[in-house]
Amino acid sequence: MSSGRLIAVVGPSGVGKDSVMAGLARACPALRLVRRTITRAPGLGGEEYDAVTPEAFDVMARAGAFCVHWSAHGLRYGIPADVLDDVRAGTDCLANFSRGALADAVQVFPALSVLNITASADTLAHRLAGRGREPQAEIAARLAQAEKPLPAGLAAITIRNDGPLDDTVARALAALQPRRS
Ligand SMILES: Nc1ncnc2c1ncn2[C@@H]1O[C@H](COP(=O)(O)OP(=O)(O)OP(=O)(O)O)[C@@H](O)[C@H]1O
Ligand SMILES: O=P(O)(O)OC[C@H]1O[C@H](OP(=O)(O)O)[C@H](O)[C@@H]1O
Repeated sequence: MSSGRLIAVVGPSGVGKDSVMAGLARACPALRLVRRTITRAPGLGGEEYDAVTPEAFDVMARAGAFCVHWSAHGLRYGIPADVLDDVRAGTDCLANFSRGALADAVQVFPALSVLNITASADTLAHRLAGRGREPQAEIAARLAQAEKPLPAGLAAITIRNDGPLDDTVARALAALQPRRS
């Protein structure tokens, strides 16, 4: 059986990564939508995640519970180790990723596709305020990181998400099929 790929969805906070991922997963039920472990309080919405304390995250990381993990926005994020098993077994997996963790991900996942979602600064500010998950000071800190670059030389599919979500999902689907890395 040929292996699957990890599709790492990246882009600035509020650009619509989780929204685009949900649309892709609806269109392709065979895709595994990765549920991350995050040191965030439970139930804040935006995505389904396993909420853990920083202490529990440390224990899990040391025990090998994650195939990739990173820190951002004062939080820690982990991709469950069994995602690597699934990819090796042929399942395509879709994960909300950090631009800062892509260099690590390339080492772990030889078949990595990077889906880079972009939108204007005004759009990001409007969406983060509308979502209301973070207080205003944190929204400002997230907006300040909007231009963080991807690792030099890494191939990525770049899709704008300034317009209707359905259009973005359709363009992302077309770009991801046939398989590209
Ligand atoms: N094309 C779109 N048009 C209108 N609103 C959108 C669109 N895409 C996403 N949104 C809205 O923008 C907000 C942010 O989207 P989402 O949570 O998916 O972003 P994100 O990139 O996953 O953010 P984060 O990295 O902070 O988790 C949400 O309220 C979502 O409903
Ligand atoms: O800025 P970079 O490193 O690309 O992304 C950092 C983190 O920001 C987002 O997290 P959240 O879901 O908004 O908490 C992403 O999912 C990623 O984990």
